[in-house]
Amino acid sequence: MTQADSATKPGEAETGAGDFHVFDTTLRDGAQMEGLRYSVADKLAVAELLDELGVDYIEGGWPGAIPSDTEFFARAADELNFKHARLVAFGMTRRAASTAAEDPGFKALLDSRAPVLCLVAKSDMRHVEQALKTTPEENLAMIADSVRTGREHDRQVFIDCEHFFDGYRHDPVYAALVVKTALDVGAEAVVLCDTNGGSIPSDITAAFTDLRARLAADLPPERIRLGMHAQNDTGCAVANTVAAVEAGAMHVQGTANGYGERPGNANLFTVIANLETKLGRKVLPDGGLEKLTRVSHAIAEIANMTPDEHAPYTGHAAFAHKAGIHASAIKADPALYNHIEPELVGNDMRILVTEMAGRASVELKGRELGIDLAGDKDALDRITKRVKELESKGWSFEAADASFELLVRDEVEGGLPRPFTLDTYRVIVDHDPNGATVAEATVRVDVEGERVISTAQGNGPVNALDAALRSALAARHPRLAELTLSDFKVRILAGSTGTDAVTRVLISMSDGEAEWTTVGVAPNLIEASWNALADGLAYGLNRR
Ligand SMILES: CC(=O)SCCNC(=O)CCNC(=O)[C@H](O)C(C)(C)COP(=O)(O)OP(=O)(O)OC[C@H]1O[C@@H](n2cnc3c(N)ncnc32)[C@H](O)[C@@H]1OP(=O)(O)O
Ligand SMILES: CC(=O)C(=O)O
Repeated sequence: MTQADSATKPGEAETGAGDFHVFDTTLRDGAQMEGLRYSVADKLAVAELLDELGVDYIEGGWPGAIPSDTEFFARAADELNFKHARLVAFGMTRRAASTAAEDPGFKALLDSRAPVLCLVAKSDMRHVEQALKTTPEENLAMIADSVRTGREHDRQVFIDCEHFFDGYRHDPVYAALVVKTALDVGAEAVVLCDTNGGSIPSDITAAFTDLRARLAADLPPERIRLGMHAQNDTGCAVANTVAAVEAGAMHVQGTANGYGERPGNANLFTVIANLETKLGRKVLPDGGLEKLTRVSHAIAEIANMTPDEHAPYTGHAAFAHKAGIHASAIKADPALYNHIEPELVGNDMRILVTEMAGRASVELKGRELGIDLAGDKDALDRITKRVKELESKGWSFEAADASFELLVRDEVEGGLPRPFTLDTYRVIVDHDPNGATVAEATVRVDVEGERVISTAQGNGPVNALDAALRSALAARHPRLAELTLSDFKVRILAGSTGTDAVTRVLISMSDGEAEWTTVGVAPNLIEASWNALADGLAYGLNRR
């Protein structure tokens, strides 16, 4: 069954919240972000994730204007089989002094086979005169003709009123007339766009309230169907969208992770979470909200963007607590320092142990790692003191859970079994006359009472050390083959050029099931790397 075949009749879209629409424009307005480029396959994958999340509408792009969007709609019609969402083709109202039926751009929208159209229209008189270079009456005719023609072709039609709020300030009578014209001819909803993103929430509330009062003179309440599309130029896009809903909007537009032109669009995931958890509006189908974090990160991967660690609700740090005082209250009740239960949006609470930690932070972190430290005041004191001392020398445990666990086990259990102990290592880096650089490392380690010497080469000193150590341990510890080095970060902590600066190395490893990070600190890069590497391998070999 294709998208066009599966289309319910205009106005019959089954939404998560009855007559409330969650409209995603990640693949259209979100794709206008600088530095972001989706392939058609990427777009298909993002659309499937958004459908799984449970948004009502997915705007896929502008067929006829952007060749890859034309291809996306052709493939979407054949390949996508949404469970919930409806696919939307974006375009503009017909050109001035023409008809929608004859307009090639409009024809391309119909040819896309998308069951829903979203048409951008001018609602600011200055844009009508200066950008469209037409008359106010012709602009209204362009809107009415375009909506009617879409509906005659059995399409649901939304109108995006570009620059609505600026236009409303300039000429509220005309801006309101644009909205009324579109609603009169059967637009599913008219979306008020803060295109330049210059508004703040009180502007939105005032405009919605005033517009609704104006429209109420001519239209019954159920026909005043308004939506909100906010750009984030004031950093208020989410707040503006929430304000619009509180002022009567029944349709919200936004993008995954707030991607979009300039500073971006309203982050649809933040909007959804706010509507569901703060306003008590269920806007996604059952089970949707808890998919929010996973879908947010999956789309970031496809978009090749680093996920925003600090994004509200979905960021890795959204429920991470560093201050000791916070942890001590969380120990009594997590709700004391969390605005919602993180699990509601598929996220987790984390306790960070750093120099800001107190005993409660250490106890809670221990609990996260499966080590019960409750009631062991001496151990909690010792661990907290050691963490503070080490952090003051440049260690950082907040991103190195495995090093923290090794430290805790060292304090309370005498340490994890060490699969090897280092006797000596030597690293030589050779730069030959052809410009090639080869590193060679030799390690001498004690493995279960036996002294083993091994030499290996690598593309750098740490790579060579890793290879030499693995070769020394391979016979006794075959599981080493499953452990891969997934990340290596170096930070010089004191002095920007001095060779005596302290070096911090973070090494992440994985065994295919889990990933862990260890930290090493030393005046020397190789020594710091060795410390992190040796701890990482020891931790991995002890992991069950
Ligand atoms: C606020 C937003 O983000 S809206 C989305 C914006 N997205 C894009 O623009 C991306 C895709 N755009 C494109 O590929 C091209 O701009 C096209 C294919 C749409 C148009 O390309 P061109 O025909 O070369 O026109 P150009 O881009 O120079 O100018 C836009 C034209 O559309 C007209 N236009 C702008 N908005 C509207 C509208 N709502 N209804 C009708 N015509 C409009 C302009 O007056 C201008 O007309 P002109 O060609 O007579 O000067
Ligand atoms: C339509 C749109 O993207 C805007 O006005 O910002």
